[in-house]
Amino acid sequence: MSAQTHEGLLVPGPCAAPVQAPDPTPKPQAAPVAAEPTAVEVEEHEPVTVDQPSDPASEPRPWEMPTVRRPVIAPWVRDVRQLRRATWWAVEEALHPIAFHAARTHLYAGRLAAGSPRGAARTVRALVRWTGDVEGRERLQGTDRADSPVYLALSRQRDERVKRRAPVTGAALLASGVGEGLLYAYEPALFGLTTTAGVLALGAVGRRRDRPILDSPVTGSGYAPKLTSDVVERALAACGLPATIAKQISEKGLEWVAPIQVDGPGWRAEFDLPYGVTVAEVAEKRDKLASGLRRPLGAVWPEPETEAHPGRMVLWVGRETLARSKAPEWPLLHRGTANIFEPLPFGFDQRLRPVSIPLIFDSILIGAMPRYGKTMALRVLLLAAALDPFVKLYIYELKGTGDLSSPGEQVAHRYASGAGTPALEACMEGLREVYAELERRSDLIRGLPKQVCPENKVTPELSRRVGGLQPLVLAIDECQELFGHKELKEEATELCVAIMKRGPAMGIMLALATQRPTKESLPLDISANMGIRLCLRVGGHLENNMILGTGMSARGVQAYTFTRKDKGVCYLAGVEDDPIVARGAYVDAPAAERVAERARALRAAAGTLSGQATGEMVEVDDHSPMVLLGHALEAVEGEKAHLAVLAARLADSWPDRYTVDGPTGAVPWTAQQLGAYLRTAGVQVDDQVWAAGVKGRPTNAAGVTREALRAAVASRS
Ligand SMILES: Nc1ncnc2c1ncn2[C@@H]1O[C@H](COP(=O)(O)OP(=O)(O)OP(=O)(O)O)[C@@H](O)[C@H]1O
Repeated sequence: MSAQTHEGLLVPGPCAAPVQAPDPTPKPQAAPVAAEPTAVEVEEHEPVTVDQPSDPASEPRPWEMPTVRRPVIAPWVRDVRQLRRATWWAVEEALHPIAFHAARTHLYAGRLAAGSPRGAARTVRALVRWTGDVEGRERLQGTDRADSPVYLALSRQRDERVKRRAPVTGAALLASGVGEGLLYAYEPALFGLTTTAGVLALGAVGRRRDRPILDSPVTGSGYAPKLTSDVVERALAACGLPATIAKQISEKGLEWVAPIQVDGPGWRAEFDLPYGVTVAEVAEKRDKLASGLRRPLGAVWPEPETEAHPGRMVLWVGRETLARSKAPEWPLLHRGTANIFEPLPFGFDQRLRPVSIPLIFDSILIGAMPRYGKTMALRVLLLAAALDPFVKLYIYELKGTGDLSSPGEQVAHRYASGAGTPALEACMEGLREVYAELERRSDLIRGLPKQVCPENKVTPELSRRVGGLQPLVLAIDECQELFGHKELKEEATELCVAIMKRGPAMGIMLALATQRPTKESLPLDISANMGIRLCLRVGGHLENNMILGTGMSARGVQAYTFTRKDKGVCYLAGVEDDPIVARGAYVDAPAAERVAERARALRAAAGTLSGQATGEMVEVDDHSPMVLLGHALEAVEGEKAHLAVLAARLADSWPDRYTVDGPTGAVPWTAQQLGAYLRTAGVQVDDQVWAAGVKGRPTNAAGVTREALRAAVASRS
């Protein structure tokens, strides 16, 4: 059998026994000998059909097949808020044009009256043309008289028409004249009415094409024409897909999965793209698609229906852009509490469906150009977290405008706002404190019995039952100030990376917001490890991918396509399978203050107010690493010391500074914790140092030498 490929057949591959092609040249015939058994048997390969006949027994039964049932009642109908909006929209849509035109009837009447002389002239001209059969005359003039039979026939036909039409016109004019005269004499009201109607009718006849009588009840840009399959197909064919695909779409159309329907404040179209085309390819060309649909960019949202296949697209086209749509109220604005173990209400999507962010066990990075809503987005999240009375908040706002003072001042365990060194130092102190908390929690969780903590992570029950395991959110606004700081950046990066990586399982979450998402201002280690990413308007694809993740702009997730009006509008990645578009709820400063007061009352009732919120003053050292080094030099007693021994001595001498809360009271820092602090302060920590152990006997363990401490001080000063 030859090795060439047959369609629909499987042929032997390279591993199959080689088969010799028959040699066309005749061989000399040898004398017949007895056939000897050959050592190699050539295996015959029957072709195997690729499409096997179907075996009904092995086919899944209809009830075993996964089917996606479309909801009996559309989801937006079940959502009371959306239903209310949709109903209101339909009523407005019907009543607005009626009211609009009713209010302008006098204007329209004036326009018609003004156009009536032109209309009268046009009517007279049309009547004269018809009665005198001007068309027939023109045809007659275009005929060669030499062609006399045709000429004669046309001439006769015209004469007959004129003879027939002249009495009709005369009678009609006479009748209307007499009629009007009689009405004038006997029914003046009816005469007025018919004369007005006549004038208006003449005005309609005399209207100019460039000046419509009726005004448009909607302005051009805001008018959203109904979305139809023709419009969608035309736009897709023109959006820059390969020519063959575009041709296929315009000739054969799309495969529609469901009829186009009103969905919230817009239309929803669901269809399959041609074979091999993915939604990402179309999303990448969203601007061209919007041009094809003749809609603003902010109103056109193609999304994949991931549960079906990558080519199934849900195209949602809004009546207006997301930035212009009327924002629903933040659900926690006036009442309610939150639970950090559930998604926190954040805002709404293009279809005005609520969007929540599951912050627990994750960290969030917020990035944007200045003045596009980073702080607002962070504030909404922090307010939601504050409404869970068990969440401990560390809030640092490094811009210095006090935008996070609510909830910072009312409920945060630690809060600082400022653009200078004190706020930065406070932030560093907070990071160190949370890092220490990390160490303490890991010891605490490790020490808990398996029945209490089977998964070795904080659960809602544990966080409420075991003291010191309450969820903790550390938020830093304008974090570029920290990561761009010459002296602090290394330590800050190290602490943040550790918190991001190890914190979530222990209920510690990090929220960072930056207006400068560059390599210098946002270390790669941090941007790469963020679970949730929220990107408002940015300048270009580099910043876009820095915040949302590599390759996002190529997938059509392009926050740089947001316009100047898109304040608070963002791409949100890490919340659902695919990035979604959302607009954060807008909670202004007075409203934020009221929510924060509510959160404070909740905490007071639950007995969870702590730290600065209770009036505790936090001492911030200007040069904390230097303070640590000085203390360590005092405590080292000799030339070298184990970290565990040093930690115990530091805790003895400065208990407020070098202890953390444990289940049985304050405990010293662990050796690992102290090691991490000393390393970030520039001290060389050795794994094996021969010195007296905790019990006094000399052993080998991790420690530092006096010389290493002195060297670190020297390099810092
Ligand atoms: N969700 C939103 N809805 C409507 N408007 C918003 C929203 N978020 C922000 N804005 C508008 O954008 C302005 C800037 O917001 P914000 O202060 O949060 O921006 P920022 O990115 O933090 O600015 P900066 O870079 O200066 O810190 C707000 O004053 C508000 O007018």
